[in-house]
Amino acid sequence: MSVAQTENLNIVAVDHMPSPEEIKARVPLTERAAASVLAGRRALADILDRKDKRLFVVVGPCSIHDPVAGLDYARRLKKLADEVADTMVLVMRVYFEKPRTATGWKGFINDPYMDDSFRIDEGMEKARRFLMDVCEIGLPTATEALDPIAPQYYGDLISWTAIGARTSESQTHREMSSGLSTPVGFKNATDGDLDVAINAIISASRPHSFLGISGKGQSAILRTRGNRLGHVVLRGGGGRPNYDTVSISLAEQALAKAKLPVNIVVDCSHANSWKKAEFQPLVMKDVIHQIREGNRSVVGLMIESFIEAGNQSIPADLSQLKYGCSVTDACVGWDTTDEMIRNAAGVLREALANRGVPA
Ligand SMILES: O=C[C@H](O)[C@H](O)COP(=O)(O)O
Ligand SMILES: C=C(OP(=O)(O)O)C(=O)O
Repeated sequence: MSVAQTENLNIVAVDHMPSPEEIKARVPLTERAAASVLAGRRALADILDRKDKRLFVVVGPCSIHDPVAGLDYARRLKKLADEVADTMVLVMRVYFEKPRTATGWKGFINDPYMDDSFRIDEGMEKARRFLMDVCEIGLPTATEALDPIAPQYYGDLISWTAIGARTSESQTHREMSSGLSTPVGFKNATDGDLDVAINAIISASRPHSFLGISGKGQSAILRTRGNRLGHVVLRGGGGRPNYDTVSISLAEQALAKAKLPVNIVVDCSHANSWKKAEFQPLVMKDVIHQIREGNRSVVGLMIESFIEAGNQSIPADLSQLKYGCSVTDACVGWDTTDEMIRNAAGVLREALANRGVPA
């Protein structure tokens, strides 16, 4: 008598996925790309350790869906990054994994052809190739680590990692962060709660042992050292922004109470701009003004930006896609981005002279 099936009742297929080592062998890390990654990580660590007075700005599309437009953007950003390098370190947002509130396209790795074919195997290789191209241009990259296995495939090409508002409270993401080789920004929760991000920094700073995969793609027990470069990212939430001076003071107090470095990144987008991209310049201007007025806790900013302003839904006929325009959250366009960053650099040139280690 056969035993009734009790597992995999909702699994319809198990398809082959190449191992991290196989994908890396197809797109091997180049010397030039490694140099960009390491230079980016070093600059970010120095900013977080207060050895470098500059600000870092994570700027780029809400999501990458078209590598051609993405690289067009990266080339523009690299030119701007060189021009403002005395005041800011620009890190390109290269987001391949989108955490959805309910449903929607989950990003370039999950569905690279945006046609529900879900070729994760091809998406991963293309994503790695894109990251390599950006690093080869000489830009450091930032991404949101959503799937806990995915960093094994591309982590060598990332300089800054975000843990999103929907996953800062997740033990899995805290464990993963404890082993990442980059500084990690933990977002406050979507309801505005900051404690989850503070607890995440504490948790990720400690060693963990947990289930993961090896480079060969085998189940493995990963044992981590702990990541000392966690920090909070204020993105607003619960129906209100949290980049104002009072919210930032409260965040400073909470970090100090937890005996953590008082390092804050402000996300100009999401609930801080009421999800209206056109408000992002106002948020950035406000925060830069706070720095000019003496703020010492803000070490970084985030901007959702692409070539064209706004966003578009994914059309059934992909030839109708508008070039350089986001298919997820609305972004500021290139001209606005350029203006935002140049204006901020102008103010920071004077303001940074007074910066030091926060009290
Ligand atoms: O930045 C991205 C979005 O805000 C996040 O993925 C949630 O998107 P959704 O609410 O459209 O699903
Ligand atoms: C999903 C994102 O942000 P949050 O986690 O703040 O919603 C994002 O930056 O793409």
